[in-house]
Parts: sequence; C-alpha cells; structure tokens
Amino acid sequence: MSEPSSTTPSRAAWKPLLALLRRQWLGLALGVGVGLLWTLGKIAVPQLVRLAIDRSIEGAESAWGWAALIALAGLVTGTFTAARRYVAFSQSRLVERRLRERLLDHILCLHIGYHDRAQTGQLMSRASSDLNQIQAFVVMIPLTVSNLFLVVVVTIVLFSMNAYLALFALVPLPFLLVNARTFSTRIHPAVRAVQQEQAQLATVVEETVAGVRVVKGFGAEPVQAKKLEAEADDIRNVSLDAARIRAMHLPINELLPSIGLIAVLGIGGYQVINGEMQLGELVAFNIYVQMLVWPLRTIGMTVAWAQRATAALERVDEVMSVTPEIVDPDDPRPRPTEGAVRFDDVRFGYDADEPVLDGFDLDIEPGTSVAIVGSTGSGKSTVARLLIRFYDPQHGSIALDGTDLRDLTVADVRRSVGLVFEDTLLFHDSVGANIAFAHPEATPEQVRRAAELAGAADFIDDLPDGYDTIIGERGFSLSGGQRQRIAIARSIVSDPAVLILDDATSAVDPTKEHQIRDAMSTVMDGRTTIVIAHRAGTIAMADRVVLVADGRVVADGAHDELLAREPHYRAVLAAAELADAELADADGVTEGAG
Ligand SMILES: Nc1ncnc2c1ncn2[C@@H]1O[C@H](COP(=O)(O)OP(=O)(O)OP(=O)(O)O)[C@@H](O)[C@H]1O
Repeated sequence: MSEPSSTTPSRAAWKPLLALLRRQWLGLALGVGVGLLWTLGKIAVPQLVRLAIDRSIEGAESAWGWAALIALAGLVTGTFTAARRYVAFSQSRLVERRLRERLLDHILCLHIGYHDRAQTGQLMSRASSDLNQIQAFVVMIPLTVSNLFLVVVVTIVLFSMNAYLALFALVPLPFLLVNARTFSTRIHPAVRAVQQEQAQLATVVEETVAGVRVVKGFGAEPVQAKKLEAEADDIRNVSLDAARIRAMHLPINELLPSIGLIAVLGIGGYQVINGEMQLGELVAFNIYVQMLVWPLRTIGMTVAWAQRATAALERVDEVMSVTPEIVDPDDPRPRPTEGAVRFDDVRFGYDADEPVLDGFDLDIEPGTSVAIVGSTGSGKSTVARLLIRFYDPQHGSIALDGTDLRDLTVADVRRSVGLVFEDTLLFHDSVGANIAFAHPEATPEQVRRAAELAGAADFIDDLPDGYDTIIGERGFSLSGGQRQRIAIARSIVSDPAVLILDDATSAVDPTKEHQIRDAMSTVMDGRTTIVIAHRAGTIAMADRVVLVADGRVVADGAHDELLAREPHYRAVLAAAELADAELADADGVTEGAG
C-alpha cells in the first residue's frame, strides 16, 4: 500500500474527483451558466402571471398578449431545463468514464498477487456501482448550484413582495430539505437490498431453467420450488421495508408545502380582501412558494448523495492507493531472444513466511526442453508464474539470457516467455482474434503460421467461417483438444524464446493426447520449453526431467534414467497416472468438453 496520507481519508479520496472536475471546469461552468438562465426564466414567469391578472382586472390590457408572453417564457424556460440537464449529464458521464479508465488501468497494472487476494466481485462493484454513485452525485453539482441560486433569488423576491406573508409561507419549507435528506439516506440501502434480492432470485431462476435436466433427473422440483419461494419471500420483505420508508416520508413531502399554501391563502387572501395586496400578486406569490418545493428536496437529496459519493470515492481510493509491486526498471535491458533460463537459489512463497520454493536452482540451455515433475502442490506451476514475472522471488534471482527479470520490462518478459495455461480461456471473439489476442498487430500470415505450428490449422479451416468463426462463450463449441491447440497457437504467435506448457494435455481425453503431443513437439523444436506435466508420455518428450520436492530440485536427468534410479519419481508418476485413470473412469472423458 502507498504511504498513509496526511489528510483525512475522505479528503484524500476526493482529490482525484476534484482534479477531474477542475479539468472539466469549462463544461461544468456551462452547466451552471445554463442553470442560472433557467432560474431567471423561472423567476420571470410568475411576474408575467401577476401582471396578466392585475392588468386584466384593471381592464388596462388584454389578457391575450400576456398569455402569449407567458407561453413564450415557458418555452424558453423549457429549453433551458433540457439544456441544463443535458450538460449536467454529459459532464458527469465524462467524469465517470475518466474515473473508470483510471481505475481499470490501475487494476490491470496491479500485480497478480493483489488479484489473488482481492475478491473479483468487490473489484467489479468498484468499477460499476461505486462509479455510478459518483456519477449520480456529479450530475447534481451544476443542478444544485442553479437550484440554490433559485432558492436564494425566490426567497429575496418573496420577502420584497410581502415580507410578512413570506415569513409564514416559508417556515415549513426548510423541513422539506431535512425530510428529503433523511429519506434519501434511508431509502438507498433499502433499494439496494431489493436489487440484490432480485439479482439473487434471477440467479436461482436462471439455474433452475438452465439446469432443468438435473433438477428433473434428481426429482428435485420440490427442493427447487422451495428455494424460489424463499427468494420470493425475501424480495417481498425487503420491498415492504422500502415501501414503509416511502410511506413515512412522502406524506411529509406533501404536507409541508400544503401548510405553506394554507398560510399564503389564509393570510394572503385576507390581505387581498382588505385591499393590501392585489390578486395577481397573491397568485404570483403562491407560484413562487410552490417553485421552492422541488429545489429544496433536490438540495436535501444532494447532501445524501454527497455522503454516498464520499463512501464510494473512499472505496475506489482503497484500490487506487495500492501501489503495483511489479514495475518496469528505469533503464531496461534489451529483450532476450536466446532462451537461456536460470533460477539461482530462489526462495518464494505466496505468503513470505511459508516458502513454496526454497533453494530452487535450475539451468536450462537455449533450445532445450525440460519437464518439471512433482507431486501435487509441490510448486511446479509456481516456477512458471515466477518465470513470467507474475511474482518476484523473495530471495535469489531468475534470469533470461543472463539478465535478471527485474532488469527487463514486464512486456519484454511476457513477449520472451510464452505460457499455455492449465485452463484455457477463450474469449467471445473470432478464432483469429483469439490467437492474436495479445498481439493485435500480428498479420493473418503470422496467425496462420502459429495455427499450423500448433496443429490447429486443419480444424480451423473446417470451421464454418474459418479464422472468422466466433468461439468462446455463446460461440461455436470446440473440443478440449481444439481449445488447447488454439491456446498453444496463441502463446507462440509472438515467437517467444521460451515456452511454458502448463499441463497442456490435461484437458483432453488420454486417447487424443497424441494430437496435442504432435502440436507440442512441433512448437518445442529449437525453442526452450518447460513442460509441466503429469503424464509419462508427455514427460518423455522433454530432453530432461527435473523432480521438484520440498521446494527444490531433488533429481535431474533423462526420463528413463530417473525411472530407473529414483523411487520418488516412480511414485509421483504412478500417482499421477492413477489419478488420470480414475478421472477417465468417473467422467467417461470425451473430447467434447469445449
Ligand atoms: N495464488 C496463490 N496464493 C496462495 N497460495 C498458492 C497460490 N497458488 C498456489 N498456492 C500454493 O502454493 C503451493 C504450490 O502450488 P503450485 O500451483 O505451484 O503447485 P503444483 O505443483 O503446480 O500443483 P498441481 O500439480 O496440483 O497443479 C500449493 O500449496 C498451493 O496451495
């Protein structure tokens, strides 16, 4: 985490927003300016009404001219109403977009260790609902300025028209502001609770419909119906809570202006009868008093929104103040191209007190392949994650072509080391785009070449739209082996000097393993390759095998050699093959997992 700020948390959290608002001062000033014109237009209308009534009663002028003027003023004010809302919304959306960009950029810069700890749901909520809350507050800034202006000017007008009447008419109105603020503060969590319950119900409904075969197959209809009933009950309860809060506050909203109206009609009406006030004046006075109702409610809500925006800004700041641990050096060395790998006395633990690797040494000559073998949890994948610099070791060093990874840019490390993950994530996009995922600049020839090397070109040509076929979620279904070959093609499109294949055959039916092995042997040819595998057939493809136990390399040699002399090696392989066989028996694994 960054250094603690000397300011209070809320003030520090507001800084980025204030900086953005300053950057957009012109747009915001325009919003305020249009708002002020809107106020002036609003204030003019009751004066026109007053003149229309009083002049008509006096018989001095025809009411039609005044009516036309009032209509015109209404049109102008309406235009300003639309303009002030448009400017306020467009400015607030711009603030939201810029904040989101910064937040997402920052989240992407944070090293994997942070993502291991952070909950995905919480990060998503920072990037969506928290930013929405901030946007909703920003929209209110220019609107509130013009509302405040309106309240001040109308109050002055009312006092200058009839101070005695203003005193009585205005007394109940400040309570509107208090009521709106309390209402907004109380209703918000209630509405959130309703939304959450609705989302939960939607999930259960979706699961029930999508999993209808499982539900029916197990005769679990009553169980599922009970779940749905319970969810529906929860929604009813939280909705009633929200309704209760509305029921308590909304009548007060109606009552307070009515008290003002009674004062105006009672005292004002008496004054009109006594000839102390003209009828048009009374009508205009009443319009002014009613005109205050909505702005006062809005100002009250703005106060509550400001509190929520503060909380949202604090949550966003919590993420923004995490400093990325894996950063580029000031003076990076050139990108390695040979593919010599060296782990030197490396100690690393996800928790520094519990090392996964300790005293780990490994030297790999350029262009050769090494299989890393060890029992489950021994740290094989951790070696891969360190080499791609997802993490830095706590002790020792890792070098590519003799250069410590920390002296290279992170981008160069990831370009020099290709990684095929254990679980292949294919995006909802074309096959070509999935292969060129990290290298959108790759030419179609490069993509095709990578696919050919990975043994994927043939089946891609047979897809309905070839390289343009959309795959991934909701796209064309691929088998486990096909997905794996696309993953291999993706990892070699940039022609990395080092390739890590993490359990590349694990997602496929053992009988189809040879297809992956063929693809692997082509891409391994002349390239430094680290294979993390459990199956003897895959392991045997490597020039050399290292056995990892207790955080270090405990045996190193050719597969046959280790089989002959290392009982621990035989035990690890036997356990892995046994697990595979059990899985195959249990699942009747087929290649149609895509
Ligand atoms: N992100 C993480 N945070 C904390 N601990 C982790 C993390 N990833 C792995 N570990 C732990 O580190 C140890 C080594 O994990 P690793 O994935 O490297 O093992 P492995 O040898 O590849 O296992 P397998 O063969 O089962 O895939 C395990 O004890 C694991 O629980």
